[in-house]
Amino acid sequence: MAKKRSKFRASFRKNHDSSARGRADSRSLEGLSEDSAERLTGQERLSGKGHLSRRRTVADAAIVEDAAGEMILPEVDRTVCRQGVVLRTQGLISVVLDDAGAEFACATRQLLKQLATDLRHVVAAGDRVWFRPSEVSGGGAQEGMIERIEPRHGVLSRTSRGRQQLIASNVDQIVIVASAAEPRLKPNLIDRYLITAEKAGLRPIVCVNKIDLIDPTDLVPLVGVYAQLGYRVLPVSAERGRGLEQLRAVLAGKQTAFTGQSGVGKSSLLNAVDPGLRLRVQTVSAESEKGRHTTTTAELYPMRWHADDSDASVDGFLVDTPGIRSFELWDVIPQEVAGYMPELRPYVSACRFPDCTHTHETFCAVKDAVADGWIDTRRYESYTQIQSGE
Ligand SMILES: Nc1nc2c(ncn2[C@@H]2O[C@H](COP(=O)(O)OP(=O)(O)OP(=O)(O)O)[C@@H](O)[C@H]2O)c(=O)[nH]1
Ligand SMILES: [Zn+2]
Repeated sequence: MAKKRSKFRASFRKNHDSSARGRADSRSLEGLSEDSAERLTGQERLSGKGHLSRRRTVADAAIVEDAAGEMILPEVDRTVCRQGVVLRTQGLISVVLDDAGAEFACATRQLLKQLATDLRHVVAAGDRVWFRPSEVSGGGAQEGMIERIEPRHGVLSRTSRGRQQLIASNVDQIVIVASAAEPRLKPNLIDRYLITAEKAGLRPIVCVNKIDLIDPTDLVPLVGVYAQLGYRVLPVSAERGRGLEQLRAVLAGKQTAFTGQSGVGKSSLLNAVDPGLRLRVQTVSAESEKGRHTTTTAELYPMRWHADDSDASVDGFLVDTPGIRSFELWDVIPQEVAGYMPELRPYVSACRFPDCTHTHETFCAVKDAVADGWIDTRRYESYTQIQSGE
């Protein structure tokens, strides 16, 4: 019996691995879901799984193999090394915040670099790492050496000139900020951000700001449609401080990216959540004006709203970069749009033509579902605009 069970487990694992590989390939290293993104990390190569195992030989001498010949993560001396999170990378240096709230400027162990030569950034903002602090001589900045990167989830990446660029890792969710007025509410734009978040495998939360400018009951139909699709919608006002407790609850203990059109109040909202962020948020956008558009790596900002005297009490992290702020339809191609709209997805395979665009074709299951009221008409209109590239 025991033997049978282990056989089943082995075959389950095999199937699971190959389906994950299929997905990773078809996504061609663009906005990645959690499990496919993880396949790209140095740890995956170390574990020798999948098609990336060809790198096995690179650092054989330094890697331990278990009895089955599988690579395992490099062990670190936990009595000396400390755990931390990478706030930002600057050239070869990564700034790491340790669990006690101190920052260290860290280099990266050569072995980890060798394992990731085809990624532009070996270490990314958001990485959980183990690092070895160096002896500090006389009051200078604290330094260290990154010895191990923990397996990643929620990898945010995009394709640039045919290469995958790692932007941030361990992103748990994305807050899509819209404004109820000034600028006017644009549900179509919210849909575009939702599709991008779906493709990236990130949990989206829709945050409608500036509700002080409207009658909140006007939002009920919109909130209803999104809620039915399983999306969380938070009506807030940065200016009046409304809805902030709910927003803080969503951000607590998570790494969150904020996105949304210019002027909807992202900075105002973040400053309302954590007034201590003010300066840092402004620094990012000031730098972005100077044409940093080729620099896509993100920065992680510790957020603290239960502020006490201790620097270590981080309530959540903001993941920010000019690129994420305007992440509308990153790497999404028209043929993929329907697959990232949860209410369209179930009908797609029932259309007569396998390449149906669900716009002008006859025998289209999606259009039938719209006609029968199973799909919201406004969301379908969003779909047609987005897939036609409008
Ligand atoms: N009435 C009202 N105005 C708000 C609210 N939140 C922000 N604003 C105003 O909206 C304008 C834009 O706010 P920002 O925080 O700069 O918007 P942003 O999304 O960060 O804009 P970018 O930095 O360009 O991306 C400012 O004039 C704010 O004062 C709100 O809740 N109610
Ligand atoms: Zn169709």
